[in-house]
Amino acid sequence: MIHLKQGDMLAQVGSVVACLMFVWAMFKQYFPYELRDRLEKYNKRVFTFVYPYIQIKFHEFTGERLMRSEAYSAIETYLSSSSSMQAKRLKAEVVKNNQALVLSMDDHEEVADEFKGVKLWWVSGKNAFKSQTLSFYQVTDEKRYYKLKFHKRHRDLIIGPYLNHVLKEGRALKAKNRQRKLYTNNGSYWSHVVFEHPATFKTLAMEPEKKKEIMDDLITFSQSEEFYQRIGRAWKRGYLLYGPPGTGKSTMIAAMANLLNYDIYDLELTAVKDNTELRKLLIETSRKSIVVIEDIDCSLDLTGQRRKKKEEEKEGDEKEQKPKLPKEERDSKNSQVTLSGLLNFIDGLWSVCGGERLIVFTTNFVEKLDPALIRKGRMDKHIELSYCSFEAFKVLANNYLQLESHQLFAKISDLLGEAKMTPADVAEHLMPKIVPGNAQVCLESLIGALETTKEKAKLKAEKKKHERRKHRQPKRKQKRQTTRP
Ligand SMILES: Nc1ncnc2c1ncn2[C@@H]1O[C@H](COP(=O)(O)OP(=O)(O)OP(=O)(O)O)[C@@H](O)[C@H]1O
Repeated sequence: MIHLKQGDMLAQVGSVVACLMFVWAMFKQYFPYELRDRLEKYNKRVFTFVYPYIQIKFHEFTGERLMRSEAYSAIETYLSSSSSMQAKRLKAEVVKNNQALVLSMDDHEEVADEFKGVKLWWVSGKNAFKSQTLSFYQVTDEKRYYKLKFHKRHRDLIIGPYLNHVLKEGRALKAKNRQRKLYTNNGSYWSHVVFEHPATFKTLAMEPEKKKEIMDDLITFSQSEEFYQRIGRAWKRGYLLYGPPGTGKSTMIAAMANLLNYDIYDLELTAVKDNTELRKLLIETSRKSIVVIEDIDCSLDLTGQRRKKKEEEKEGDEKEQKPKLPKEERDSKNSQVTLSGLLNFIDGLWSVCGGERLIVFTTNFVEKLDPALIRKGRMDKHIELSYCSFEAFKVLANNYLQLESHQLFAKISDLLGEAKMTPADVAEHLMPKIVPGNAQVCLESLIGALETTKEKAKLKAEKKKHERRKHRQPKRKQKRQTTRP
């Protein structure tokens, strides 16, 4: 009996559906287009009135030139973790030099998310259009999108805070997964290679407190978007790294990039023709970047207009006798990039570009730089990288020889207090050698080098003292002669 009743019901439902389809087909076939359109409009209005959910679509490509939407890509990355947990069909992409896998949900999958106790759903979809071009093969254009669905009573929470949260998290995850690049400029064009420098703050030889202070400063900067926005200043920070060659200036820049996940732009100022080219280069830097100008004292006449004018006058006088300069020097003289141009761009341009940027100047001769260039606000932090201290040596010994302590450390500590040796030179002695008793041999070689350096420094100081005394004696003699009646 029951079986019969169910069968009857199914037959009835089937005939009702068939009837409705027939009516709909007739309606589409014979009703005038305008009337049909109007009816569909009212139909949708009734539907949205009864349906309590709001839907927002984010298309993959937007704009007239169909650029890939940044929001779509941020959403895709944001949803990757919930997709890998919830979706049954996934898409995989390999990033970071084939080392990391990013999963996203395949078309027509749905995942749920929760924000401040409110549940919402993301659906991935695509529209397929037949291409208008004539082709033997059927060509279809596919336009993908994400659709966000939530109850209308949460409209304010979702449209404001939730979507901001999704975009921010998505961008941050994307930045973490992306491969960083090292850019160098050839004139006004950047070319890049993948940045894979292994230096980190852990391997940087430096006193621990100083290292911590720099790391804290960098991390605070990278988390201060709202602060910079509130005070109305560009989100940028300037670092001046100074010290003798081989003390780790370039190594520190690599460690900064690895800590913050930034790209590096190594700006060769002598190759930039004028301020227009400089502006173009600076505008093209990515949102998370370190712009480096190495050996700023040699790059250009960055000491500004005052000295430039004097030099021009002098040049006029000497023009006839001057021998031809080597090419690099000529380039730097031909470049019309000025100190004021550079400073104006750094100060002004990035205020409108958005993004977080560090600008790092390095020099071996800090005293040569114009105070205007390095004043606080332009170069916010001045960091001296100096000769190797015992604390710095311990980092190198751990890096190179995996040694925490050794009986020779005490002697090395004393010698480092008396002899000046750069971390680069110390590191050279700690390079592994193919002999038995490796660590001992390395440390003894370092001790030998430190003793030689100490002796040389002592001899040099004595020689200097002697020369000074010699220089003073004739003066005194002269004085005695002039004062004698
Ligand atoms: N503080 C340091 N910590 C770890 N390694 C260092 C340090 N200083 C120098 N080195 C080692 O010495 C090499 C040269 O250092 P680096 O190029 O960073 O010096 P620099 O100060 O930038 O020199 P320059 O002024 O000549 O450019 C590096 O490859 C690195 O291995």
